[in-house]
Amino acid sequence: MSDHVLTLNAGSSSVKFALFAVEPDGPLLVAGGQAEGLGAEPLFHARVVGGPACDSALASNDHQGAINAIVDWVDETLPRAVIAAVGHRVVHGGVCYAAPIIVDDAALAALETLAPLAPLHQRHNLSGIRAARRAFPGEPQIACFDTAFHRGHDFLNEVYALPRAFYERGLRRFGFHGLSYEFISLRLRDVDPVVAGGRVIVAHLGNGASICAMKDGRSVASTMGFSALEGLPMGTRCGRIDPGLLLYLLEHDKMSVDGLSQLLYRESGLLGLSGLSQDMRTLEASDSAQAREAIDYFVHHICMEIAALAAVLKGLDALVFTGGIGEHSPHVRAAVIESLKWLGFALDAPANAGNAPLISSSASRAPVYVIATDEESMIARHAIDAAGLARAVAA
Ligand SMILES: Nc1ncnc2c1ncn2[C@@H]1O[C@H](COP(=O)(O)OP(=O)(O)O)[C@@H](O)[C@H]1O
Ligand SMILES: CC(=O)OP(=O)(O)O
Ligand SMILES: [Mg+2]
Repeated sequence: MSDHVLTLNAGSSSVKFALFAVEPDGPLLVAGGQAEGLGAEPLFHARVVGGPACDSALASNDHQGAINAIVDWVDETLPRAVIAAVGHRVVHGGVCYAAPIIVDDAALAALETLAPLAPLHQRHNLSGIRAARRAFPGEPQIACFDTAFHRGHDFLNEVYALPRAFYERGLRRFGFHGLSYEFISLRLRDVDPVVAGGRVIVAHLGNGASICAMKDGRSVASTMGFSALEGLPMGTRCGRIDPGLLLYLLEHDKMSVDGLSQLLYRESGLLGLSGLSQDMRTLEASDSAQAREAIDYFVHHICMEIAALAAVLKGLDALVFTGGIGEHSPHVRAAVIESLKWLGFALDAPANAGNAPLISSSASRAPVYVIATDEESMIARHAIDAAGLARAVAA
């Protein structure tokens, strides 16, 4: 049997995984799933491609337990699959890491120092690496960074207007969701090769949400900055906010730093505004006026940021929606396109209602695409390259 690559995408309450066979023309998905509800009621879902779903409760509630369950399931279900490398999504690579790396102790220690910059993600990503090292002690663990795709930004799109020494210290804009944007950039070459070489705005709208401006397939600017808090409002994160308000909460309300972090990362965004849920499906199904206002605020800021990024690109040749909301919410997409009519966009309503790949009408000045992202396959491609498995399979 050919070599396999396991990919792990450890979030705050879930670990998504996928298993790919290393084939001569790239990774081939064999199985995938996730352990979710960690810390609460943990559940495990997995399936082999083309096979029945396997759903079960998880005995253990933490990330180590989730990874053990994933490894056990792969062992039992696909006993002949040889795991030759494990690829990990690591949200923050800081200034040092602009490409995937094979993780060693020194790199793990360096990545640990970035944990405060991504409190919802980084320490879970790193505990995934530690758990996978224990499960596959001889195999390379490859860290693939969300920040890496954005590391070519020019100074104006990377700097904050603080004294220069802060920039030199690494306190600058990074941008996230880079594995998703990299996948979309490559996919767009097949979908629309002409546009792929132009000025494209990609809206990754999931539980975390950001927008990326691309020129010739490369990231030029992102709505996310130093941390994954900036830019759009998200499931539980506030997005763009006046730093003066934060000073006020610290000074006047005597809020603790932990309390402020909890407020900004976990209690704000769609959840905070609606008072109901962080989940777009729940908000769309609700009759509550606050749920509607939360969706309107989300759409309003998507439109503001798209216009700002169009100014950065000095024009716009295509718009792409991706992420759970971008791929599945006709309501959000229609509201965005309706508000951006002045940019020349026109919607094909039936295509949009059916989540079709092209949702703009022939009257649209530029195409609007819906493209399903696949961070897992991007991680697998990087892991195969970094571990030298492509050469092995070609030999
Ligand atoms: N059919 C749908 N309609 C509207 N929103 C959806 C739909 N399916 C998924 N979503 C939304 O997508 C979001 C999750 O996106 P996803 O990209 O999976 O997030 P993450 O990877 O950050 O956990 C949730 O808000 C969810 O409600
Ligand atoms: C960086 C980030 O926000 O990631 P996610 O969307 O997975 O929360
Ligand atoms: Mg995501």
